[in-house]
Amino acid sequence: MEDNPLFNAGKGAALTMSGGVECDASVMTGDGAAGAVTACTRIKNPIRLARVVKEHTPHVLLINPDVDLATSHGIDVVDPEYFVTPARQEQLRRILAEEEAPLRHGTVGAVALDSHGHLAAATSTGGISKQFNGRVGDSPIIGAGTFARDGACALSCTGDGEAFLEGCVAHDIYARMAFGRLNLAEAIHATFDEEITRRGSTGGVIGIDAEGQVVLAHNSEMMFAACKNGVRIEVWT
Ligand SMILES: NC(=O)C[C@H](N)C(=O)O
Repeated sequence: MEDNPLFNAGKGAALTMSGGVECDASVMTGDGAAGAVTACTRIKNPIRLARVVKEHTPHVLLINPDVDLATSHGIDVVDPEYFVTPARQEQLRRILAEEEAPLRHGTVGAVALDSHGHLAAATSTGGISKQFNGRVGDSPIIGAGTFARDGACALSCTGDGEAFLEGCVAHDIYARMAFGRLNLAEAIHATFDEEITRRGSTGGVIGIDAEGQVVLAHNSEMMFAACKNGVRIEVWT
């Protein structure tokens, strides 16, 4: 998905106010391990580098990581212009001219439960269009845009990153399940009501629980998702 310019992640990601791309990504496995990267300008697939941070460094979050870390793990490095598409440039022009509202959606995320009962979540984004240079949203922040815990749930969020950060949304959903004994759907709806809708913000989340129950929820107009269970694939909007 990071290679497909239709999504707001990797190539074709949302542009900052100065017309560049700064990619963020994070991954967490249900054993509690996590890795994340922010403000990547040359890493072709930021989500792969987030996994490298998780598995091959003593750290969780790297800002604008060295390209050497990527190349030493076989991850492609590209020129910053690789990410910038004419469609996004035209979109930024219209936003700067106040002909349309800034794009705040389009992030990509995935959640999974494997056959051993382990959960995982991953999120990748270019952020929001016309964002300040250096702005970081919820997507690379563990507990805000991404969270996974075996026995409970895995979650990946999209939407107004500031609200997801202030509401610690992914961890709040998990906490309602772990400590409030809500099921995944109840927890997501309670968190969305209190932390997203109440702030006047919009967004969505995909989640899966330890039994493989999948929940897609959003208070934005639309959100696309697909679910694969064995060989069966369902597409939701
Ligand atoms: N498109 C998005 O979902 C934006 C992302 N949540 C951010 O604020 O960076």
